[in-house]
Amino acid sequence: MTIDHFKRNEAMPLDLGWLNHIHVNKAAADRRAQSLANRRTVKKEYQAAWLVKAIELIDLTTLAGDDTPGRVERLCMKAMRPLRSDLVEALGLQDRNLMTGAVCVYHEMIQHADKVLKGRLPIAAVSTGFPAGLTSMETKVREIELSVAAGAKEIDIVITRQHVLTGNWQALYDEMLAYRKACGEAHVKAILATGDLVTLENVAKASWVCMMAGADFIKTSTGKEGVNATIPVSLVMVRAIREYHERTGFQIGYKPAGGVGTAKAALQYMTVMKEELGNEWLEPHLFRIGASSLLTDIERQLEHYVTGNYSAAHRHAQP
Ligand SMILES: O=C[C@H](O)COP(=O)(O)O
Repeated sequence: MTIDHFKRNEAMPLDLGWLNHIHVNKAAADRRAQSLANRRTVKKEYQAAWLVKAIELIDLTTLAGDDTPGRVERLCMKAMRPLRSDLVEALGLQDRNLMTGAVCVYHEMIQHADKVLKGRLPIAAVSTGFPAGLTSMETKVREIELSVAAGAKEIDIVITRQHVLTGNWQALYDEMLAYRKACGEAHVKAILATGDLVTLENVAKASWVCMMAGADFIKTSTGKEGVNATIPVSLVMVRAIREYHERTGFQIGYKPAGGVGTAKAALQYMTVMKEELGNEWLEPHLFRIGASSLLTDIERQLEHYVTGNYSAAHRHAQP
């Protein structure tokens, strides 16, 4: 299923009663995360297939102050041809049209990405004063509108962390609702910046409020917080997604982002999705991994699978 043919989450009224039932058992989440980390996620023979799948789940990202049109164009070319042609051939993937899930850039880079991608892959733009989200509401809404007009099909907004830290759920709901409205047809991912939210209970509550206000995806991090995506945080967020689905029938996507740089980590996040939400959530319309360097490691691991040897990371084209 493509993201365009999918029944989107509809905003519902803020129901604070739903938040009151939330209690997170941190020790249990940590234990479960540890058990996932300690075991082999997928058996060797399936690993290559999972890694190919992982490529299709990546939001290939560059979000640096020194981004240039040239860097973004190279990133987009890599997103459209993520594996070297000898590996594509050795893995028998010639007919698969393998591409990443999307590319993710700053607003100013949308036009440069668009020149290369020409609509073949979605462009996700970070927005609303990314990464801190502390510009005026008027500016943040306008930023979304400009990015949608420039061709972004997905908007990654950052929430205002103080709304969570002060328990002002109404303010969080109102801003998320306004962002969803400004996005129009573009899908909206709500970045919770979980590393700033102090407790797992806050992470769970922020997830619920953003989903009630119409978020299509909930996303962990900007990649700029001190702590970015982690497995315990992911367990809390995907369980909120599961319960929201049970209550409303809407399927919300999940995007861990920030610091997911190895094939092994990608396989762990995929295992979380499969075990907590089922195979349906292993598709790009419901799962993305936001990452700048993950693709390089996956390509390296697939080269090892094909040839039995590792080459140095610098020999693989960096996006
Ligand atoms: O949303 C994606 C992140 O900003 C990428 O973070 P990363 O550079 O740690 O992979």
